[in-house]
Order: sequence, then structure tokens, then C-alpha cells
Amino acid sequence: MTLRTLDSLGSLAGKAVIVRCDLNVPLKDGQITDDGRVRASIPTLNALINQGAKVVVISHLGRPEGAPDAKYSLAPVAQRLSELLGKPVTFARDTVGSGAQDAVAGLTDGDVALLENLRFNPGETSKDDAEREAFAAKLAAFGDAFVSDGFGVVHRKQASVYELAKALPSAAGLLIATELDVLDRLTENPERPYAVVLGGSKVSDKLGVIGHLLPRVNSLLIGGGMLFTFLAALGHKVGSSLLEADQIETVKGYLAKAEELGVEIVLPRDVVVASKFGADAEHVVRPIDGIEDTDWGSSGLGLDIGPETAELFSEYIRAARTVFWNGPMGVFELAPFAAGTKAIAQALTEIDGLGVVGGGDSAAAVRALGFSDDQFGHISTGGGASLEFLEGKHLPGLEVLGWQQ
Ligand SMILES: Nc1ncnc2c1ncn2[C@@H]1O[C@H](COP(=O)(O)OP(=O)(O)O)[C@@H](O)[C@H]1O
Ligand SMILES: O=C(OP(=O)(O)O)[C@H](O)COP(=O)(O)O
Repeated sequence: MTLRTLDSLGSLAGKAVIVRCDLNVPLKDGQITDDGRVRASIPTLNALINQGAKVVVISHLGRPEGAPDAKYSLAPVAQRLSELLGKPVTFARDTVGSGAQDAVAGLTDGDVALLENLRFNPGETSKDDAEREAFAAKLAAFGDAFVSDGFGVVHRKQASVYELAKALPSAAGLLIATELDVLDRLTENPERPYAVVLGGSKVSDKLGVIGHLLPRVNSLLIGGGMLFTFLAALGHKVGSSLLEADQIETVKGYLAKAEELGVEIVLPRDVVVASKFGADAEHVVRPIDGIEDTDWGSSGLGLDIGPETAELFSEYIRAARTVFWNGPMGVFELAPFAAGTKAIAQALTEIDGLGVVGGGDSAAAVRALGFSDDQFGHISTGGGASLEFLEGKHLPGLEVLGWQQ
């Protein structure tokens, strides 16, 4: 079966359509620092508005713990959405309560409402199927049909991604269709050499994909927060850097498997070690076996790859014909730790082949560092989702829409 697309829902004029977007944007002091995911959601929303549907947009933002938390409110997103659509967007102060009910009841054809953060409700991410179904049923009461367009969450078996798609006539939106077109080019006979570059801070999620990615690629370059678990697996001390101690044995397994398969896992040679987490931290470049050999000893923390590593990774990237990159190489939001990410972005703009950047923060990073979207083959809105797609995993949010790999 192939993905059910918007036309499969028939005419949506006058119907209430719930649209699951991934509007999980980076915020600083309540301001959106990169609106790429909001922009990416616009074509589907406009298609529905133009048909005269009543559009009910739902999304998560960040990882609140199943209860309202003002710092994860979607209110700033509602404002940006309204600007980009060029029309008012009613913002509901809750997700399924009286605020949402009033917002939806007030919609006329072609109007748009955005409900408050889905993850303010424990049912959204519950491990219990019945709890997710119950929450999805409350959402489903707001619509006649469901459009799933949050590509960044299709790897999550969550109520608004999976159970809601079962509860209503459902189809994929235009963003999901576009993302899959590009990712297909990375899975079906990618031009070789094929390199995948991994970084970022969702370390346990991303360590999990490596085992299945290894047989598909020629090299795997490891930077960002996950590099320290690899260095620890090689016996190095990593100070107070991000570390998944319980994954060290798994990582040793990956290193052995890569050797068996003849795939290169390329690890950093140097890192930028900081006295603390902050833009005003003191920092020095250290070789990977000297992370604790600074004035700060074991309290020093690695916040970027070093210059020698940036050059090494850039060489691999420029020599590849297909590259997928997810996860910043360092804490690019703080100027002293942005150089590694900038070097990798630059190399990706120079490849002779297809270079894809994936992930909310990775996309934000390349734009914040002065690159434009058209310098890359594609900027995907999903990091974890793309990686799980590339490793060949069955993604619940796609399968429920009829997709089979
Ligand atoms: N060495 C590091 N230590 C701590 N955080 C890091 C490190 N390197 C990168 N990061 C952080 O990783 C975050 C992005 O990670 P992630 O969400 O996994 O990426 P994406 O959204 O692109 O999938 C950024 O906010 C960045 O500051
Ligand atoms: O930012 C996201 O994913 P990404 O960091 O892998 O790109 C998505 O919004 C999914 O968020 P989640 O990883 O909290 O489920």
C-alpha cells in the first residue's frame, strides 16, 4: 500500500479537518529563533484553507511532562502562523478542554485554530495504549477528517500521530509527501561513498539507530553530545561532558560490528573543553585523551569538536557523493562552540552529490550560522524521524497512513 494523500479524503469544503504539524521550534526568551517548521507546514494548511475547510492545527513543543508548563506554550507559534498565513489564527489555551472546544466551535469555513501543546496532556505520550486511545478520541471529536503532516514525529507512536489517524478518515499532508520523496533517494541506491554524520543531544535516541545504519553506509562520523559515549567506550575520560554510561557496552558492539562490515566509524581527534556551560565559559582545545587535563579537571565539559576534527570530517564529507547529517557538532547556540557545526555545514555545501541536513536544531543551526536553504540538497524537518526512516525501521506514523517500505 502507498501513502494515502490529501485527495483520498475527497472534498473537505465545510468540513472540520485536524492537522497534526510539527511546530516544535526553538525558542529563546519566548521568541522563535527559527521558524522553518512553521513555514514547512504552510502549503498543506493553505491547501485546506483554499478548499474551505475549518482547520484545527495541533502540535507539540519541547518535552513538557504531561502537564501545562508556560515555557512550552504554543502561543508564540500561533502568532507566527498567523503572520505566515496572512490571516487570524485562534489560539486555544488548552488542548481538549473548554478553551479548545470554544475555539473549534467558533470556526467558519477557511478559518484556522491552533490548540495548546499536545504534550500538556499525559495521554499524548502515554505508554498505555488505552490512555493514548482515550486522548485521541477527545481530539477526534473536533474533526471530520485528519491530516498528518508532522514529519518530525512520524517515528513516535503517540496519540496525535498514530491513534488519531485510526480514529478518523486520515491522509498524509504535502510536507510528509515531499520529505519521503527526498529520503527515498537516500535509501534506494544512494550514490557512493555514502556518509552519515551524527551529533546533537538526543543521545540515547540516536545511538539506537547506529546498528541498523552501519550496513547501509560507507562511513559514520560522530560528533555532538554522542561522541563522549564513544570516547568512553575507547577508555577515555570525558569529564562532565554528556555521557550515556549505560550505552558504553552497546557502543563497543557498534565499533566491533563496523570493523567486521568494513564501515568506518570516524571519531573526533580533538574537542573544545569548557569550564562550564555558558557563552562566557573559559575554553581550550584538547586531544581526546586529554579532556580532563585542564584547570577544571573532571568538571570540564566538551562542547564542540576541535579544529583538527572539523577538518577531518570536512574531508570525508567533501569526498562523499551522498551525505545525511543530523545533529549539531557542538553547542552552536553559544558562539564559542559553533565552529565545528559551521565547518561541517560549509563542507556539505561543497559536495558533488546529494547533501541533506535533518532535524529541528540542525536546520536552525545552518540558518543561524548564515547558510541559506538552497545551499543544501534538502533540509528535512525531521532528525530522529529521518534517521529511523534511513535505517529501514517501520515508522508507526507512516504505516498508519498506508505506507509500506
Ligand atoms: N557536546 C554537546 N554537549 C551538549 N549539547 C550539545 C553538544 N553538541 C550539540 N549539543 C546540542 O544538541 C542540540 C540539538 O540536538 P538534537 O535535538 O539531537 O538535534 P536535531 O534537533 O537537529 O535532531 C543543540 O541544542 C546543541 O546545543
Ligand atoms: O524535534 C524533533 O525531532 P528532532 O530533534 O529529531 O528533529 C521533533 O519535534 C520530535 O520531538 P521529540 O524527539 O521530542 O519527539
